[in-house]
Amino acid sequence: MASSSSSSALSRISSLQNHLSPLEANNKLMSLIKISPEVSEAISNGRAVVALESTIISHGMPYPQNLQTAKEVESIVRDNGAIPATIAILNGVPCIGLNEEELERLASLGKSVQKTAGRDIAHVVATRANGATTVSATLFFASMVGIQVFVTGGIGGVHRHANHTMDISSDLTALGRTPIAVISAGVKSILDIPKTLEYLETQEVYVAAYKSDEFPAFFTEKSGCKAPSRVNSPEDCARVIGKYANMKLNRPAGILFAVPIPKQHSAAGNLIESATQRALAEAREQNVTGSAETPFLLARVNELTGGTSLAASILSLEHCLSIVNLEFLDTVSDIALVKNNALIGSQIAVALSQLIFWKTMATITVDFQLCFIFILLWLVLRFCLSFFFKKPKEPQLQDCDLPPSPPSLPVIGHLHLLLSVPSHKSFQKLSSKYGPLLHLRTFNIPIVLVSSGPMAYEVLRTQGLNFATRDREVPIMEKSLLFGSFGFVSAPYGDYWRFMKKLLVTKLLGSHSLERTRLIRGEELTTFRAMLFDKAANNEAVDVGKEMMKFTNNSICRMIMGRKCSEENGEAEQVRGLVTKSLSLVRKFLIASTVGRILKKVGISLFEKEIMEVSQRYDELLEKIIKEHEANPNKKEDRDMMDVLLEVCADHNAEFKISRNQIKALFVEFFLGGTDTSAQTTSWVMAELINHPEILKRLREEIESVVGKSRLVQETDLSNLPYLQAVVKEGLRLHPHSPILVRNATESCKIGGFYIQQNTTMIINSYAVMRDPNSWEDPDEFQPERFMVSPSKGKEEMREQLALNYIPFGSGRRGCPGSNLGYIFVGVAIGTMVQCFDWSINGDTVNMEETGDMTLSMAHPLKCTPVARIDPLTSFESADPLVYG
Ligand code: HEM
Repeated sequence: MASSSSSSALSRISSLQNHLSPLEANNKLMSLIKISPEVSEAISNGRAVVALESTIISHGMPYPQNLQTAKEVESIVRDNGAIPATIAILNGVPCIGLNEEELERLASLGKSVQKTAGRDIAHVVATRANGATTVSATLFFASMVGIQVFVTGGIGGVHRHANHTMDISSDLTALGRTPIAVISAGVKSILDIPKTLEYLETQEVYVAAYKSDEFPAFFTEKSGCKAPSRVNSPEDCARVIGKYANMKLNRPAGILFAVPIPKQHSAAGNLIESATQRALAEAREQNVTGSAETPFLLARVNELTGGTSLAASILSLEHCLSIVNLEFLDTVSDIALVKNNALIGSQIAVALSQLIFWKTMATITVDFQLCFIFILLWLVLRFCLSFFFKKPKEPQLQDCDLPPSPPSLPVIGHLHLLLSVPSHKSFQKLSSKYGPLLHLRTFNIPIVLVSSGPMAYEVLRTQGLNFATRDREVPIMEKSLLFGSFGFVSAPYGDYWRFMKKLLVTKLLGSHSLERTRLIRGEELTTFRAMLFDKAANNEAVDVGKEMMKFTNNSICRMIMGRKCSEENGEAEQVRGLVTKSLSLVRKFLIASTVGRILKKVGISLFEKEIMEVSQRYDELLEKIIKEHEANPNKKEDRDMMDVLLEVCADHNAEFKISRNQIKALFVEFFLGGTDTSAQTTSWVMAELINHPEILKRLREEIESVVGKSRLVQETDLSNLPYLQAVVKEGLRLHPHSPILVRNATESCKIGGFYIQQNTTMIINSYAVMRDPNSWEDPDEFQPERFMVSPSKGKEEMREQLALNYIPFGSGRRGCPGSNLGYIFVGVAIGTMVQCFDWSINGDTVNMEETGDMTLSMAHPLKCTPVARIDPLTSFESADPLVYG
């Protein structure tokens, strides 16, 4: 055991050491790093991100003041339009962006967390310790993930007497080799400021004072040293950063923007400065030099200034009065300045992201012009070829038989309509103006937009076999686990798809398999419920989507591979982050699969790099899980889906040969298809219930009359709770997770009397179908009663209405095979939340604004606070997990 852990520690060290220099090793290190979903999304979408160090949290002051201050700094960054990325190492995993729990953990561990400079990173990671990053380590990680702005209080410098002691802060050398802009309040005057500036020059660091000609000395606006340059606004700073990044001078040096102390603090700052000068004079008189000098100066300054009370006056924070330890003075003062720097740093980051946005737009325009010329040439060539080698026209193709078409633009056709966001809404507008079946085209690729229930039924069901393939192969995605040719979701209708579908139904999603795995979901539901009770006891708000993701992800992982992804080593967070990132790529994938086909022919690949990067990260994670599974296969009677798939993969005589990549792609699809879908749906349904208290009340009454008050809702109750089912159905009708379904016409055919060419991409707008006023009364209202069988509306009528107009899970051969599981997840979660808790929110109603394109989620994720209605310890008869879940 010891040897295996030390060898793994060694391999982690060696892989880290690789990263510290050569560039190709960067990818390996990236796989060790955990980037929070929020930061990852912000970086990939070019939003403003500000890196923050963590030593100030762990070593700055005691808990809980440190937590409060860290949160305040983060909210300053947020309030100014940027995303904060606090950096730390937790259990050996470098984390970029901490969530609330991680921030709390770091703050409560305090000084037991190791202060980590650049040189300590390998050791902290290898020993799986917790590390609070100083300036040099934060610079390293921030620049590695592409963050360009880092805010701190003050940086280190050249110590007085450095000519004897060689005491020069590693912050300066780190700045010299890291291409990042550091916003600091300058350098403290206990250090040798002229030598520090000299050393920064040697390191080729660009130094500028913010709105000042003089370099600031942390506590004072002036240091007596002229600043090498001056910048006057966040936009000025952004331009300097942009130029540095653009020129890629092969000298990866950093930038230092020194921000003078704000005017309101300068009086107190001057007092500290004069105490510093006096302490320096005393040190000279008493001949205190070398390593004894800094502690002497700090202690003397503290004595002379009345210590913490002065610091508190700078901070104007009551909580600082409780700090009595001498060494806190230094960092406490840092906090006032870090807050000011956070304000200016965020403004710089926002200005930079805007600058980059406009530059990218300009490049895209140039690229687009180039593409346009290519495409035009290509079209001319095709036209000439087809003119000289004309094929006879298919006899049945009559242009007048095509579905109606809205006005189009020359060459690109309706591309501009397809690119408008969010697609389901703009398509809905289009269909309400021009009709439920529309012929569109991008360049020469035919697309048909379907927006009514009966037309969708014809495509998905009546002629389902002809439309059983989702889309034609997209050449650039071949090797990707995400949307690639290994996938089940993107597989054409054929032998592979049929083989996998059978396996899915028999081993995972069919009613027998679901019964076999009920206990797993019961246990996960118990964890979910316990978390809600915990939040209720602490009066904390629940991020419903986030917690549901944990519930669904853990359940599905245990159902398919016998174990969940670990929260401790960041695996679970990594999967959740990858799911969010993958969903944000769906639209790009669709563009690539239409326009991309044309561009590929002229040698241009769209979004390939982005999609392949995500695929690579899934690949690494799944390879690790598969290897573990291979090393410990389950006994025959306990085999899970992963065991079965691995067995088929190794069996040369299997009915169908599947590859390792196909297994990985299937698991990626489970993560995507099974987790976020149910999580988002639960958020929408719960939001509707909070906005409709009378419906919530009726639902609670149903639960109490069917389940009673002495037992908790469980999965087996769902079939006896018709109103709960109706509530979930109505939520899915109004807020389908995937509002756009895609199919391809394998053969030419007729739909609604109109001619559909072979290979036409069919876009079925399920959002429009389920809000079509011709099929639904008050289509935009949340009315679960419409799904209740009543004397006026019999079972048969209801069945017909659902078959034609209700398609939140798609329909036909390629309809969702996980719909039963989806109903279970959402049903038990909503049942539990309604049975056990009342819910309060900030404000009167939940904001139901939508976001996302191709997938539909809440623009303002639902956060609501549970108030327990029952005592979980005394209200129930039995602690049997079956009863509880
Ligand atoms: C509320 C939850 C869910 C919703 C709203 C949902 C929705 C959908 C939709 C709209 C489709 C496309 C159907 C079509 O093109 O006709 C789909 C396909 C699919 N879903 Fe779900 N889904 C949910 C839960 C699940 C779960 C829990 C799983 C499995 C663990 C799953 C696995 C799949 C798979 C594998 C496909 C592709 C089927 C194929 O290509 O043949 N889904 N889902």
